[in-house]
Amino acid sequence: MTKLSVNINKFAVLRNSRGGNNPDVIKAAIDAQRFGADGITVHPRPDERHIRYSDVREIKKIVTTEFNIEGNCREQKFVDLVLETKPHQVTLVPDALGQITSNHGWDTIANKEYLKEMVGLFKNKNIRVSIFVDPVIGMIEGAKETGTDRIELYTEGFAVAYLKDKNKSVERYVTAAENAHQLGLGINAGHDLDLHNLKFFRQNVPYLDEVSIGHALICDALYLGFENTIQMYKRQLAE
Ligand SMILES: CC(=O)[C@@H](O)[C@H](O)COP(=O)(O)O
Ligand SMILES: NCC(=O)COP(=O)(O)O
Repeated sequence: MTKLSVNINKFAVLRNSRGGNNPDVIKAAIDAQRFGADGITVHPRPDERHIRYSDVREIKKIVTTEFNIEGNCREQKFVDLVLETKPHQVTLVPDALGQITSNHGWDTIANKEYLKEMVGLFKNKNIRVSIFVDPVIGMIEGAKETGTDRIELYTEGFAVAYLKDKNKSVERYVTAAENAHQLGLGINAGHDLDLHNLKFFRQNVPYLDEVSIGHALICDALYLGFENTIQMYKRQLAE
């Protein structure tokens, strides 16, 4: 069964807009798990415009499912935070400073030696490592050579293409997942997955261990309620 990790960054965006503690991101993490999430994802960024480094430390204390921290390991502050909090999984994402949201995967060939070093650092602390990649065979083969446990397929391209041609939108992801599985890598996916495209993605892309979903899920929760929304996303993964 593909796991649903709920990304709670957007709770922090709302909280930060007023400077108080409403909504409470710790409560959001506790509730997400109570409502059926299989994991909690956070993606701290250097400007702390949503999840703050201090939030991550607090969330670690209450996670009873699986904790996934995503971010750019070129930031020493991020590396230190992950080594300190020891989540179940770290997802390495090659964001540029000030980027609005993640928009590309790693070039695992150009950065192979660097990624090898990072993967080793986290794996030595028993933290599972996932590398964010585009659905490109060369990048997946490169990821394998870094020693990573998993890849996370960057799905924005799928989400955009899905609106025009469902069958074509998923082709590269199917090939990528088959390739990754053959190489012995676990497979995660995320970015712009939503209630419309998730079921199709899950039914077509094989060997999917986990999806992490934030933006669309939190938007849906405004209309449908957080508990109901998490259950709806879970059903898309089960059907
Ligand atoms: C790696 C990825 O696709 C997500 O972590 C996404 O970037 C969420 O980050 P934001 O909440 O800052 O958009
Ligand atoms: N890894 C993807 C993630 O955590 C959430 O991405 P999105 O659903 O906010 O686009």
